[in-house]
Amino acid sequence: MSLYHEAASVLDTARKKSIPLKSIIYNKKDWKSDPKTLFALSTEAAKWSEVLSEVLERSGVLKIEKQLTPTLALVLTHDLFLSKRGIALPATHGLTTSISKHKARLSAELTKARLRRGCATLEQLRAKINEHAANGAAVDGDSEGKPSSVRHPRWIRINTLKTTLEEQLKSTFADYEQVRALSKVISPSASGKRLHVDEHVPNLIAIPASTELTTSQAYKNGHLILQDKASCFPAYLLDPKAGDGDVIDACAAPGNKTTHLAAVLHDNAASAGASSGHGRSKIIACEKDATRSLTLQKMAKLADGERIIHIKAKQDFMKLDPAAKEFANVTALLLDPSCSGSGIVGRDEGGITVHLPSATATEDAVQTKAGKKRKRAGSTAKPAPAPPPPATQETVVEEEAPTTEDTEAKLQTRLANLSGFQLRLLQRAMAFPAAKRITYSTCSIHPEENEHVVVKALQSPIAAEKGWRIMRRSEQVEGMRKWHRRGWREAARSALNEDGEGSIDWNEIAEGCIRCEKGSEDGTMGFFVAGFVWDVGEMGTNGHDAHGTGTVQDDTEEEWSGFDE
Ligand SMILES: C[S@@+](CC[C@H](N)C(=O)[O-])C[C@H]1O[C@@H](n2cnc3c(N)ncnc32)[C@H](O)[C@@H]1O
Repeated sequence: MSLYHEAASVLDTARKKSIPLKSIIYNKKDWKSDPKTLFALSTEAAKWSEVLSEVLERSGVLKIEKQLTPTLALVLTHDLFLSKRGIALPATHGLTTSISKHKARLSAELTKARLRRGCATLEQLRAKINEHAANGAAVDGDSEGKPSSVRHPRWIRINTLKTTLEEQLKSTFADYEQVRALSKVISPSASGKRLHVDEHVPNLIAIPASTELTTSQAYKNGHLILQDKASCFPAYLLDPKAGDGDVIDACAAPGNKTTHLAAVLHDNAASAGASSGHGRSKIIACEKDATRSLTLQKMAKLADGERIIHIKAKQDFMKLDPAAKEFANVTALLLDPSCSGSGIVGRDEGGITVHLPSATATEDAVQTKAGKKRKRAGSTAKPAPAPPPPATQETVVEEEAPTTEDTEAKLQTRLANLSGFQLRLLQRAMAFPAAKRITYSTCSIHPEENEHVVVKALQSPIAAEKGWRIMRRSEQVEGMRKWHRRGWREAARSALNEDGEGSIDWNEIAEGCIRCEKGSEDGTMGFFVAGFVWDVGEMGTNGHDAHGTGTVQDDTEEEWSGFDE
């Protein structure tokens, strides 16, 4: 099998599974090609895929060369024009001829694509593509209207334990231009001193990623906390109120959500007129890892959260006894456990997204009314789309491709380990006798760690005994109610066991779940969060008794710790 078939297979797997190219290549031992060469070709072809898809579509080559898959055509076209050696196969090889006989037509389209991007030479285009790949953005020809390529902004949470949004707008950001549309800070051309105040999460702003902030005094003294918008959802959704009781942050380090929880508690108390600023409620922050516990301590101190946050360093949450007296007043829990980290920006080789040409599109077909936006199979107008739920996922797998079963099997094992741990953690949280609200979150895009865990937790005996249900969308804080990306319905439905059919409303569960899509125009990382509420009306006979610990297993085995924020 040739280098090109193998590279095409790697790119197909990366698209389908959101697995980094490096893991796909280096986790498999029996490649015929040199892994380094394979990695270089796959990475470069992915970087150029936006431009080369356009070139292939407009040339109509895929309509003529029916034996070429879009991915195979992509890697061959890459080497034809962009590799110093050209295509690394004999000139008479079938794959070489299938693409090189269209060289003139493809070359003309490449020139047009380059000019559309304002580049006088191929080297200029190369530099632009490299720069955009480093920033995790697509290189799109469009320059007007809604950006069809986006850069991840720098999200900044104003730490209300120390300052206010108004104070910061007047001081640190006094010379920034305030813009209403987020697109003005996330378009690739956005730079300099622009600021967008978020419409969903209070006290959150976005500035262009290129704007340096870490040297500012406000950042150094803990007035500003760099925290992705999505990562602010759990504490905001949990919405602890002063005097309601204590809150546990089960997996706390490095402490972004812990200090956010403290700030929400403080703000809620202030608006309720409590004199101490947080009522008498405290946040109990557990962190299992010793080194990360130290970071958590530093973060809490810098953010001025020490009065509210009580740190349990080197503490395994699974080893806490829910029935212990010290937790009798715990009414809310925030769970943000270790996960696969597949939603983290840059986790896929610097934000690389593989765009593919449509096999049927031609220049006529790809023109929109304005003559600008393009359509592609497997690549929508939005850049860097996170993969849709498995049921609707497009798969382009060529017959001769090497098997990717190894990589997929490893991913499935990893997800099974993680989701088992995540479920046990959630079930343990449900056992706290006075608990009334829980949030569960991951920075993963995989339904196995998200909707599946939620549905399985709701179907478990502890949820039925204690009367836990999903926090419905209509019950959520305003910003979360307004948020448009919800859980995947099909993923929620498919996780139901036989008993769940009919008794659990998976539509309601999916609607209650919240998702964020990496690389979208929302400017967030990939993220998932769901809220649970204790519903006295649905409480079983064992009830939410003050000392009951339900039927959750005392399962303290070591789990794979996955990736952290
Ligand atoms: C995703 S990170 C949490 C990020 C944190 N919530 C934030 O926003 O900054 C998960 C953390 O949970 C810790 N952890 C994993 N298993 C744990 C357990 N059983 N008990 C307590 N902490 C745990 C990990 O060491 C890691 O620091």
